[in-house]
Amino acid sequence: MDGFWQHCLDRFSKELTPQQFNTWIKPLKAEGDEEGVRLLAPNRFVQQWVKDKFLSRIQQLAETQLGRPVNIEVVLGQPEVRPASAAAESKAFAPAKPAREGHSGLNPAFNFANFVTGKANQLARAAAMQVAENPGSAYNPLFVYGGVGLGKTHLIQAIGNLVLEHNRHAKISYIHAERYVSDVVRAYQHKSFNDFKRYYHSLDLLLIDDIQFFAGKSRTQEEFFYAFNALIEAQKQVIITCDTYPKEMQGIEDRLVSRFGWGLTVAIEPPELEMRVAILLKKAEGETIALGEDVAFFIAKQIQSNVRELEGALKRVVAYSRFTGQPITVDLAKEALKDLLAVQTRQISIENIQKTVADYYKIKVAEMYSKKRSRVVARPRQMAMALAKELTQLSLPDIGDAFGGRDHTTVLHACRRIEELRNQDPTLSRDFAVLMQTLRG
Ligand SMILES: Nc1ncnc2c1ncn2[C@@H]1O[C@H](COP(=O)(O)OP(=O)(O)OP(=O)(O)O)[C@@H](O)[C@H]1O
Repeated sequence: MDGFWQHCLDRFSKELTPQQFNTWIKPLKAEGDEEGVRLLAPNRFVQQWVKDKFLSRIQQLAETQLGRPVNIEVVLGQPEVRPASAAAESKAFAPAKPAREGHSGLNPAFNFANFVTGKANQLARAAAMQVAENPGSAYNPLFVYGGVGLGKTHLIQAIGNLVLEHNRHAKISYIHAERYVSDVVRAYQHKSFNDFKRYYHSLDLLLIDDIQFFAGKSRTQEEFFYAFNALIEAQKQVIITCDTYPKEMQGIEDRLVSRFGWGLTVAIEPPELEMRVAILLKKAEGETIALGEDVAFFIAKQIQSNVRELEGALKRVVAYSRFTGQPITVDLAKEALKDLLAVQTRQISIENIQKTVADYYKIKVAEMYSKKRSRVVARPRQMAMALAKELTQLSLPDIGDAFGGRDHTTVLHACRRIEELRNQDPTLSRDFAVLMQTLRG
């Protein structure tokens, strides 16, 4: 088995450029038995790429080398990581060690400096900063909510890292709610609730991510209730994230829900176009990747739903550029994101936007192109134009054309007006968010 993989490595190192070899083949680990060979890829992207581009060649090499057809699978994972993390798991509630010894669970890559701020997260960031400067006394608990992949984990870890920077001895624990649940289960099995309590109640800062996972788990909720009370009473900071507003949480006891509202509750919204561009530029800068604004705009227009996917798209483009040895241009990005684009264009056409907005405001689709200027139809039309700018690749003149041959300055005016109104008028702001969500599917 080892011999086979070594043979593949040798062959690929000759057949590919060093960059291609290092990016795609070298990170793979091979495991094998009678049944076949499993190649472990470090992430989904490498996994997919290897499957698409190299699997048939690997199969060929295996056949030649072993003299028979071999079943080869490319799967996610790294063999050596598993035992280490399993060991870490079982230590989850060992007596708290000073955080500097690396048991905080914090990832130093998540900090305030690389967290891009915009309208979508301004308040959340300001609150987070306050809490990091005055843990235990500014807002307790801090409850951050928002959709998937919008930066909740990044933001709360940034708080933890800053607190740690100010006080190397602070006892901090960042934990995903699922892990907390399994700690409770283990404490239950081993009858070690005292250790469990001692650990969680002794923290200076508890960061608990995605608390919606507590839903329906009453023993976990009970334990958390005690930990929460003990920490808040001792003026130790608690920070919670969730995918919904506390009152909308399902399956969580009322006494917890009401406590979540004791401090400050802040939302993180999906970022608007310019902020998505800023995030891409920041990520590129962090990794010294030459990314032009035109390419950043192009990618940001494709990926509207969440920042994690935005990052994924950037990684894809960068990998594609490395792989092909070409600079990052809009054309290259188009090629790299081809599959994604196909899905997007199917989903969001300008006709789709016009129809959805017309249905929402209960007006006729024809009003989207009509010359009528009464408020009842003009506002939905402006809304549809603003959504088209946000969600499609069309230029302002193209959008104008699609709305009954209007001038591009009319479209620009519509976009600005909607932007203003979103800041002043909560109903319109909500309409915008609902329509956006509906269109993104
Ligand atoms: N404002 C931002 N600036 C820079 N990077 C961001 C920002 N928002 C999100 N990200 C990045 O997007 C990725 C996803 O963010 P994160 O994991 O914090 O999302 P989340 O809201 O916790 O998601 P989930 O609901 O899945 O737990 C991370 O790599 C994070 O660094």
